[in-house]
Amino acid sequence: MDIKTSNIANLPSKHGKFRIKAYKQDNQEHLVIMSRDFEKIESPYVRIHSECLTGDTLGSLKCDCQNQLELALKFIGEKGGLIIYHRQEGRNIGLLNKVNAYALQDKGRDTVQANLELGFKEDERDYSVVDFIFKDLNIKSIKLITNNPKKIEYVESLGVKITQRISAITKSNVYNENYLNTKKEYFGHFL
Ligand SMILES: Nc1nc2c(ncn2[C@@H]2O[C@H](COP(=O)(O)OP(=O)(O)OP(=O)(O)O)[C@@H](O)[C@H]2O)c(=O)[nH]1
Ligand SMILES: [Zn+2]
Repeated sequence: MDIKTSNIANLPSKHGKFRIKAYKQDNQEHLVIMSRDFEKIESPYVRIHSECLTGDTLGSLKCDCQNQLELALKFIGEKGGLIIYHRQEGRNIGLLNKVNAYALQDKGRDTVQANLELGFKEDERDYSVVDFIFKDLNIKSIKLITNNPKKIEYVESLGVKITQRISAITKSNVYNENYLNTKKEYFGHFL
């Protein structure tokens, strides 16, 4: 696995004083956002957050990503931990394809149907960089912030202990009800 890493830099933010470290795998650049002293915590809070430009940055109401990111920033800011900002936009189909998937959703498809119609699997994410990051930061035990059973399974398969799962449920709205429903019914998310 050819992964390049950056040095660690300070990042004061409105959510807390963090440090950041970047990882580059092929053409994807990921970011780890760390609370100041997470190394001293036996089992830090961790969120593996999948990039969602429309949600994270623009506050799209079609998904729950921005709310989840803010929840995670608050958790690690207050209690200590880290966020792996996993830059696999649109469950790793990329931004352009995600916008095409959204256009299909405008015509009535759900989030899974739209991906399949575009020739992708329902979820194309690959978490191998997460394994690298856990080893790089010497993380062996975590409290994982997620509703996604696949992420739990993956982390456990790496031999990293999950001492607690923190639910990442945030307020739904009229635009993301169907999306959340599909996550629950199709992907088995704990919602
Ligand atoms: N292809 C596609 N990707 C989407 C769509 N809506 C959100 N995403 C992407 O889905 C990813 C977020 O995944 P989710 O399934 O919402 O949640 P999760 O990360 O699996 O699980 P949690 O840890 O519980 O949040 C981000 O990369 C979003 O860009 C969509 O309609 N189509
Ligand atoms: Zn989103």
